[in-house]
Amino acid sequence: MSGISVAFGGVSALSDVSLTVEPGQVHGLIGPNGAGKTTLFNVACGLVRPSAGRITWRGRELRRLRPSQLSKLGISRTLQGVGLFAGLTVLENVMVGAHRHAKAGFVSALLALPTADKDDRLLRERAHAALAELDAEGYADRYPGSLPYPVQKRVALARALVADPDLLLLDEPASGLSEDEMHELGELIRSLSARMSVLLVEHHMDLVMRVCDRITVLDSGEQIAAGTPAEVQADPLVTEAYLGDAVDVEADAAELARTDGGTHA
Ligand SMILES: Nc1ncnc2c1ncn2[C@@H]1O[C@H](COP(=O)(O)OP(=O)(O)OP(=O)(O)O)[C@@H](O)[C@H]1O
Repeated sequence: MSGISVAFGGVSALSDVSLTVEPGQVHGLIGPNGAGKTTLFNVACGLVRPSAGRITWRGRELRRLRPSQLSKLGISRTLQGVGLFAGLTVLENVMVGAHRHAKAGFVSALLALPTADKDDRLLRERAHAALAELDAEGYADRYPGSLPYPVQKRVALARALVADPDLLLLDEPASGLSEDEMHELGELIRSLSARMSVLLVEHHMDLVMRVCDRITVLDSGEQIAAGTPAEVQADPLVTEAYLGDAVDVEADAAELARTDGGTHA
C-alpha cells in the first residue's frame, strides 16, 4: 500500500501512509488508540476505500479491491472479534474458508449435491487438517456459541488458514487471550511465516516485538516510524507517541476519579 489517505466525513483518519508486507515476513502495525491501524487494515481487506493511494499485490495494482475478491487473490483475514457463523458447526465454519479450493463451490458441497461429493470430502479433509493445526479438532462438531472465546478465536484462525493464503491479515488476534495462549499464538504466527506473509495489527507490544520482522508505527493517522523491532523501539518519536497515550489514560483516570464514575469504580 502506498500513499494511502482515508477521511471519514471530512475528518482525516489516515494521511499518506505506505506499508509493504514482504514475502515470508511478519509485518506489525502498531500505534496508540485511534492511530488508524484498523482503518489501514480495512483498506487492505477492501472494507474501506482510500481517498488516495495505491494498493499493489504481486506487482499488480488493485484498483477496486473488494472483500469478496480476497480469497481468489490468496489473501485471508481474521477480524477483531471472531465472526463465526452461529448456525454452522466448527467444521462447517472452517469449510467456508476453504471454498476457493472447491470446484463445485461451498453451497453445493453443503447441500451434498452428487457432483460435489469429491469436493465435499476434500473440503472436510482440509478443514480437519486446519483445525488439527490449531489444536481444535476436538471441537469440529460443536457450535461456536458453546465454546470458550479463545477456542472460537482458534477456529476463526483455522478458517483463515484453511484457504492456504499467501497473505494473512490478522486484526488483534491476541485480544482476550491468556499469557500462555498468547505465547502459543506467537509461536504459531512465526511458524506460519515459512509459508505465507502476515500483517499483524496488535496492541500487545511484547507479542509484536517477538514475532515481527518489520513494524510500521502510526500515530494520529500518520506514519511516524518503520523498521525492525529494535529500530522502532529505539525511536524517540515512538516512545513519545506512546507516552502521550499513557498520559491521556492517566488524565482520563484522574478525570473519572473526580466524577461519580470514580466513586463506583
Ligand atoms: N467508520 C468511521 N467513521 C468515522 N470515523 C472513524 C471511522 N472509523 C474510524 N474512525 C476514526 O478514524 C481514526 C482512526 O481510527 P482506527 O479505528 O483506525 O484507529 P486504531 O488505531 O485502530 O484505534 P484502536 O487501537 O483504538 O482500535 C479515529 O479517529 C476514529 O475515530
